[in-house]
Amino acid sequence: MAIKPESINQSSRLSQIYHLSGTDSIQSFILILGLFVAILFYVKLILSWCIQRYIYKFSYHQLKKLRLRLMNAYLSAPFTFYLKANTANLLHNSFHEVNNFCNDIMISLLKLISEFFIIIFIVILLAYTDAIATATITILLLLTLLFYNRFRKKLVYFGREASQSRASAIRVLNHALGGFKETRIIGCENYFQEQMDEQAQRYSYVISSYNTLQLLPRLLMEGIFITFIIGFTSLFILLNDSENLTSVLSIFVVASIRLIPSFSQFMTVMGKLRNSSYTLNRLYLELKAIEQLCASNHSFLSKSNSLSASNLANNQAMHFARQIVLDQVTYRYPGTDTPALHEISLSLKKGKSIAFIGKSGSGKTTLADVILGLLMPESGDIRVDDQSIYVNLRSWQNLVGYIPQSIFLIDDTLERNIAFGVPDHLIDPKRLDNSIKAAQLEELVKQLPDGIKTTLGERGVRLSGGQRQRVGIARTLYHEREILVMDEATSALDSETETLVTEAIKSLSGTKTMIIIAHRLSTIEHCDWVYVLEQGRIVKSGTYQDVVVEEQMLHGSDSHSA
Ligand SMILES: Nc1ncnc2c1ncn2[C@@H]1O[C@H](COP(=O)(O)OP(=O)(O)OP(=O)(O)O)[C@@H](O)[C@H]1O
Repeated sequence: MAIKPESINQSSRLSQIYHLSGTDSIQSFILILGLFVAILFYVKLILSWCIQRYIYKFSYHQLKKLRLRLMNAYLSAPFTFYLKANTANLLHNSFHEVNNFCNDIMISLLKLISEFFIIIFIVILLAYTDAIATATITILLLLTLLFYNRFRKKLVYFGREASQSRASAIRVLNHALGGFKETRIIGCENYFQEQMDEQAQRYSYVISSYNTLQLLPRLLMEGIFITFIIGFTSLFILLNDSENLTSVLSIFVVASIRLIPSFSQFMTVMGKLRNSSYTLNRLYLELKAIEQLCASNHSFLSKSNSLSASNLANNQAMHFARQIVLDQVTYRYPGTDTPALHEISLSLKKGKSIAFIGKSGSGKTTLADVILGLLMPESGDIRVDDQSIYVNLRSWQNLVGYIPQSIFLIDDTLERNIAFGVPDHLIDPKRLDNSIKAAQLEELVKQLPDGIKTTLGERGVRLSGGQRQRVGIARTLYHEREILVMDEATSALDSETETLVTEAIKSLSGTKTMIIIAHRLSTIEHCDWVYVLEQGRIVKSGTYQDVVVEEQMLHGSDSHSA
């Protein structure tokens, strides 16, 4: 039109607009039209930018929400979830799968919708110009779609394989580095390298196959279009119909420039969605499984106490003035036949300390987990001053401090490890000081280069076993819990360290109520009552003198093991 302005008169619509516009010459009409097209083009660019911006904003907001939802679900999941869960999988879900969900599902889905509308718009425009040619093009595109659809199972398979191999690679890395001391000393680096090699190879195969498959729609369409253009051109030349040839060719050219990119993008996105269906299932099933576990825990709490949901939510502080009673507590691990605990009954007065001893596997840790409210008993009850702890588990847990065998230390300062979970500005220096003294950590603080501000390294690698355990004691004291449940470290502590740990525990006698799972008898001499567990039952109980000393005198057993 710019080259041949008079061609405006050949189009009835254009000449109508020209006459309606009231411009004095065809040239100025073309200039105004050009300006209008340029403005339209910029409007389209801005609109497309706004749509893309919205898609990204919306999708990454969903990513944030999903990541938080997953984290909340993991944090509120019942303890039984962790008995089966694998941390590598939890990490994989929280990062890779959530990213995948955002990039390959959310963004893809929104792009799919926008591409769909663009395709419909172009097809309508083309159909307006030449219905038959457009119908032919649409059929060709649909045939490509049908052909590509044959690979849907492969795409799902690639997605599943890629996700599983990524999760396995994290697991391998976790195992190799988590036990790096053992790996180095045993010299089994090759073992882990081979496992990593297997997973990396599996991943590289599926990811390259997937990307290759994703190229197919575009290549296929280009091939089909070129074949058709050449076919049509030859046909029209043979028929000597150059007028129709130009119009059909122009339709095909416009379709190639505008429709093929949109359509191939549409199919690529469909491929991505299929590929990510595993991610969707995985996240959905994970959240569902946690929800079900929470629901069964909740129904246990409601049933055992005939409570309404509002009672369970009430966050009133629980008072502990007299005693804790375990009444016929029975616990069975999910999927097992024999209960790990059989009708355990005992009572513990405020300020007193008791110890559980027994062979490995006798149920000591399980009992501690039930007392901590992490495992829900199959039957029986735990009461504090005649109030069931299941009335308000959170307030019960607010009374209890837990010192596990292996203390979880964060890669941060001693101060932050003791005041675990408390923001810096809320850390009480006096309380911190008192807990350090009571846990016999003063010497350690003096030795550390930056005192309480010294970083302990990941999992506290810069501390000895005994020091770690005392940090655990200090942590519980800082949080001012009235009842201490201590799973004594099984690892052999040197006698000096052992004395310090024992001293720390002893100094708390009378002020704190203590439940100790003992692995060394020397640390429980000060306990008021000792229970002997065997196959989940209490088989004997009494003072240290009754249970341990007399037993040793009778059997002459080693005083250093429980
Ligand atoms: N997650 C679990 N699933 C199924 N059974 C379990 C699970 N954890 C422990 N058990 C079983 O419950 C029983 C009690 O185990 P528990 O860990 O309480 O013993 P323990 O006395 O603390 O042993 P140790 O002194 O070696 O720590 C054992 O028979 C054990 O095999």
